[in-house]
Amino acid sequence: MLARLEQVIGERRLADPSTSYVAKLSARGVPKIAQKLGEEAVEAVIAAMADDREGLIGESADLIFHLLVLLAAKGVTLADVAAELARREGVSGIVEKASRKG
Ligand SMILES: N=c1c2ncn([C@@H]3O[C@H](COP(=O)(O)OP(=O)(O)OP(=O)(O)O)[C@@H](O)[C@H]3O)c2ncn1[C@@H]1O[C@H](COP(=O)(O)O)[C@@H](O)[C@H]1O
Repeated sequence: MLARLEQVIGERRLADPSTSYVAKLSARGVPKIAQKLGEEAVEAVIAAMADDREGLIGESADLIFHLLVLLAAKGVTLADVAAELARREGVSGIVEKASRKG
């Protein structure tokens, strides 16, 4: 799903801003995309604190979508992020093994 959305965002970035939200937001530049991402993060936090489960799901979808738009604008791919997460998994695996031995 995320890979599909990443692909759609990549395709829509340079589309007609009058027909595409991704194109409209991308045309406004990284500061605007980053601002939207921050707003969505705050809205997700507010929903969580209010025990609003449906709200949290919706705001989380907005948050992840806007993160993908920002990553695309900066030329960072989901594969780059996945590689970093896998590296951390490896690091914590090594620490776990060492603590089991020691
Ligand atoms: N997942 C999303 C998605 N999530 C949220 N949004 C849009 O994000 C916007 C956030 O709403 P806000 O009220 O915060 O912002 P706004 O008032 O529209 O904009 P501002 O003037 O406040 O910046 C809404 O317009 C939503 O429609 C999304 N727009 C698009 N997608 C996906 O992106 C694909 C491509 O979309 P288009 O670029 O529109 O073709 C779609 O098929 C969807 O899969």
